[in-house]
Amino acid sequence: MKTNVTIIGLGLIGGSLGLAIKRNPSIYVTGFDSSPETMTEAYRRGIIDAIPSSFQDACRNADIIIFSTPVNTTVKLMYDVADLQLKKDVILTDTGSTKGPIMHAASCLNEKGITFVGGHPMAGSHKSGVSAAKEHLFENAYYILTPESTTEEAAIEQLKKLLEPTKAKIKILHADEHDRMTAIVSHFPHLVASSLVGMLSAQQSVQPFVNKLAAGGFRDITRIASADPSMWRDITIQNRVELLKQLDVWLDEMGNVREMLIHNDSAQIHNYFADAKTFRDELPITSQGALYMTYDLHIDIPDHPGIISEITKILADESISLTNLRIVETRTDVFGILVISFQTADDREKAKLALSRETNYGMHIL
Ligand SMILES: NC(=O)c1ccc[n+]([C@@H]2O[C@H](COP(=O)([O-])OP(=O)(O)OC[C@H]3O[C@@H](n4cnc5c(N)ncnc54)[C@H](O)[C@@H]3O)[C@@H](O)[C@H]2O)c1
Ligand SMILES: O=C(O)C(=O)C[C@]1(C(=O)O)C=C[C@@H](O)C=C1
Repeated sequence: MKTNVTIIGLGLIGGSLGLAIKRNPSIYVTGFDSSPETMTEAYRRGIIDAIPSSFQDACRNADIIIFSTPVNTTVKLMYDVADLQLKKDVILTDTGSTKGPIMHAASCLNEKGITFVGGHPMAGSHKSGVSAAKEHLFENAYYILTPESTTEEAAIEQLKKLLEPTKAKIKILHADEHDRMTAIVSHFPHLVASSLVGMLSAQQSVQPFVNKLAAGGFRDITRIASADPSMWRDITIQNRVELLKQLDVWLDEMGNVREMLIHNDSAQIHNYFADAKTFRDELPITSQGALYMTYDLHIDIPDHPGIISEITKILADESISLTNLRIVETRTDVFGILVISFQTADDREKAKLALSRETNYGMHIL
C-alpha cells in the first residue's frame, strides 16, 4: 500500500522534498502548483508522480499534505483547505520559514479535527523555483517541527518517518521559540545583507568605481541579498516583532562598535575580531545547516590554455556534477591552484579518482 503525499508549491523546497521523499518507493507524490509549467517540469524531473486537475483534486486522496508555498500564501491556504473534503486521518504540514502566523491560521483546521504540524527545513538557497530543486538539499540540516501541545504523538512519528529519506535532523520546537531563533540566524541576517547592498548602491553614485572593488568578502556576506524579494517581504512581515527586537540588539552592538572606534584601542579592536572568529570557527558545520559546507578539491594545474575544459571534460565523462570552480592562484609558467567544489564528499572522491587516472596533477583536500 502506497502512502499518498501531496505537495502544494513545487519550487525550491517543495521540489527538493519531492525528490527526497520519493527515495522511499512506497511514497506516491501528487504535486500541485499555481504555475502549470512548474507542474509539468516537476513531473518531467520525476519530482512528482501525478499532476492533479485542481487544488481540491490534489488534496482529496492525500494521506499527508505538505504546503511549500510562500508563507503569506500558506496562511491563506489553511482557510481554503479547511473547506475541502479530506481523508479522515490526513496530516497537514508546511515548510514555511515563519511559524507563528501559519500555526495561528491552522487552528481553524484543528477545530475541525484535522491535524496540522508546522514544519521548516533549515536549509535552502538564494535561488528559487523548481529548477533549483535538489534531492540532497536537506541532508544533515535541522528540520524543525512545531506541533500543537495537543498533537497526537502518532502524527509526529508519521511525519518523521516520511522525512527520513531527506536525512535531515528533526527537532521539535514551539512556534514562538522557532520564530525567535530564526529571526537571529536567518531573517535578520537577510535584512543586514540587503542593507549592505543598499549602502553600496547609494555610495556608488558618488564613487562610481567602488562596486568594482566588491570582491570575495562583500560577495560572501551579501549572497543572500540575491534571494527572492517577495519571499523575504512575506517572511519579514510575518516575523516583524522578532525582527524589531533583533534590530535593537544590532543598534546596541553598532553603538559598541562606534565607541570602540572612537577609543581606538588596538587590543580591544583585536579582541573584537578574535572573539568573533573563535565563536564562528566553533559553529557546527553541516552540509546545509548554519554553515554551508562545500567539498573542495584543490588541484595543482599548469597555466596553459584549455586546462579547465580538460578537467571539466574528465568530470563530465564520469557524470560528476560540480557546484563551483575557481582559480585561487595563477602566474605565467608557475603552477596555479584550481579549486573545484562538489555537493558531496562522495562526488569529490569520485572526481579525485577520475582525475588521478587521467592526469598527473597534484590534488589536495584541505
Ligand atoms: N528558499 C529557502 O531557502 C527556504 C528554506 C526553507 C524554507 N523555505 C520556505 O519554503 C516555502 C517555499 O519556498 P521556496 O524557496 O521553495 O519558494 P519558491 O518560490 O521556489 O516556490 C514556491 C512555489 O509555490 C508556488 N505557489 C505560489 N502560490 C501558490 C498557490 N496559491 N498554490 C500553489 N502553488 C503556489 C509557486 O509557483 C512556486 O513554484 C516558503 O514558505 C519559504 O519560506 C524557503
Ligand atoms: O542558504 C540560503 O541562501 C538561505 O538563505 C537559507 C535559509 C537561511 O537563512 O539559512 C533561508 C531561509 C530558510 O527559511 C532557511 C534557510
